[in-house]
Amino acid sequence: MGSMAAAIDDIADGFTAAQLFGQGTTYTYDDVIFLPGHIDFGAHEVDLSSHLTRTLKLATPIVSSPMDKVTEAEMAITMAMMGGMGFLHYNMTAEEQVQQAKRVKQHVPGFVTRPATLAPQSTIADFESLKATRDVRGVCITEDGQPGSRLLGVVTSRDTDFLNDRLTPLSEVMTRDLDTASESASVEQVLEQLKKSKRKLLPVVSSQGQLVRVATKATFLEEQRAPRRAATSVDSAGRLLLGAAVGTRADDRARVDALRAADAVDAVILDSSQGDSTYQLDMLAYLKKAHPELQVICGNVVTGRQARSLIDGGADALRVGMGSGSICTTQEVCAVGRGQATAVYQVSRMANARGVPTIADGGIQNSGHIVKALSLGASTVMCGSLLAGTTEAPGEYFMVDGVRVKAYRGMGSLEAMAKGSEARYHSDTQNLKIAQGVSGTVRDKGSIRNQIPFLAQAVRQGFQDMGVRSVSGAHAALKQGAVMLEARSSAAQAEGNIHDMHSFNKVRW
Ligand SMILES: NC(=O)C1=CN([C@@H]2O[C@H](COP(=O)(O)OP(=O)(O)OC[C@H]3O[C@@H](n4cnc5c(N)ncnc54)[C@H](O)[C@@H]3O)[C@@H](O)[C@H]2O)C=CC1
Ligand SMILES: O=c1[nH]c(=O)c2[nH+]cn([C@@H]3O[C@H](COP(=O)(O)O)[C@@H](O)[C@H]3O)c2[nH]1
Ligand SMILES: [K+]
Repeated sequence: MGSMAAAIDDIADGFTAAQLFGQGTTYTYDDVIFLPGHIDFGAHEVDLSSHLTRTLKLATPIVSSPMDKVTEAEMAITMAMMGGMGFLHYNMTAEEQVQQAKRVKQHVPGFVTRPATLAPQSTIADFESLKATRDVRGVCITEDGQPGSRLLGVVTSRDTDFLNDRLTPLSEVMTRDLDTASESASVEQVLEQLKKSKRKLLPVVSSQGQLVRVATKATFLEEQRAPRRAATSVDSAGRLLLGAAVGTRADDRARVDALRAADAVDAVILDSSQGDSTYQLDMLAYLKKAHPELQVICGNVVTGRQARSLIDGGADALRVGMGSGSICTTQEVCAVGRGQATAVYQVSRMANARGVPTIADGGIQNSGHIVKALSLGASTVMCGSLLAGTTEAPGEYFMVDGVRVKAYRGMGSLEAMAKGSEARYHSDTQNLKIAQGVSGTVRDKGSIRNQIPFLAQAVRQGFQDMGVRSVSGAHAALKQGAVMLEARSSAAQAEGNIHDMHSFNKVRW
């Protein structure tokens, strides 16, 4: 029996990442599966904190993609509140991007970030359509219908429920006798006032009576729902961490200069499908000289060779992925790219050895993909489609075939490029535009305030199954060849999915 046991111990169970990814086949997340390790700790003990760049660290290793249907101020604020971080897209002018960035940096936690406003002459029908497209319960009525102008009243459903004439102006139904808080009051004072007030909503106004922001009971209660929330991502002054994408053209230098002059971003992404270019290296050299404190994320890359070139140039992190995104057609159009699991492993192997973190970008569809990306060497993941269609994503909900959706599109889609060349270059610089992405819709996914904590908990459970206590622990195990995995045949993938059910309801959490 003794020699039999020894023989069984000798059986190699699975492959190391170096073995599996060195075979000539390119793999993505669904192609591979990890073998379980030994559990001697609780899932709640797993530490997901991780480096985004050389100097920036996040409690939740998830960031939102700089895409015009994913990240504007509201997404960036909420991502940072959840321990992650957002990257503003740059399909807008430099002035607009600076304004968005300032909104994030000036955000006061506990308050509604984008208060819904209408004008006094707007109607009950306008209020109804606002409720249908944005999840608002009440609306502030201001002189010109915008935040920042003089506050005149508040309208909630209670004021309109039993009125039949949908064309009644809101000035006739609004509550004019308002409880308001002063702009100079502290967060604690506003909260105290809100608690005492019988109203759900407390507008904060300037000394001239202009609407500055809004406190609601629902927002305060949501934000206090610890322990579901990780530590907020903040800079040294306690403001929310923020990143922004920029390009590699001459104008983009001025764009970064403006963002930094406003002291509004901690990191920039040089946004390109193929980062190993002279354009990117020149931009990197300029930024490292002009803004030495700024963290510069380069990419995208999928090979060790591309990674080395950008690391030699001084990159503070690398964004990994070419053609893996849900809306990407790059591999089909250009025949260039790599399976995302292989790309994450090979780039991270090179980058981590040089102390540079990687961001696994594109193709993240579920919590299992996040576990795989982090275990293959990525320090964080970047999500587009997973975060599109949420309350915090830009744009409004609409109905398609009875399903509530929001628009989502690739930044290389014709629609996004048309918008981008207007805002970025003020003219069309390429006369023949080739789309490398599509434009469409995704389902309403609710708020990321709910989604992110559940994703993080699912990732902790994956790490526990693998016997890994932290992201850095996963990277150490990978380096030692202690992470074992196998490729899944198509039958094994089918087995891993739900099968043989007549019907089922897939509720994720
Ligand atoms: N991750 C991915 O797989 C992909 C992502 N995308 C996204 O689509 C958007 C557009 O991507 P790209 O087309 O790669 O953007 P890009 O701005 O890097 O490239 C657009 C074109 O401009 C050229 N260019 C860049 N800087 C230049 C300079 N200083 N002087 C002259 N020419 C210059 C490039 O060589 C390229 O032909 C980005 O948001 C990107 O993230 C697009 C395709 C694939
Ligand atoms: O080939 C592409 N054409 C595009 O038009 C495009 N737009 C974005 N991206 C990349 O896809 C990532 C988001 O992917 P997911 O939706 O899968 O999270 C993003 O983070 C980008 O890296 C594009 N890739
Ligand atoms: K794709």
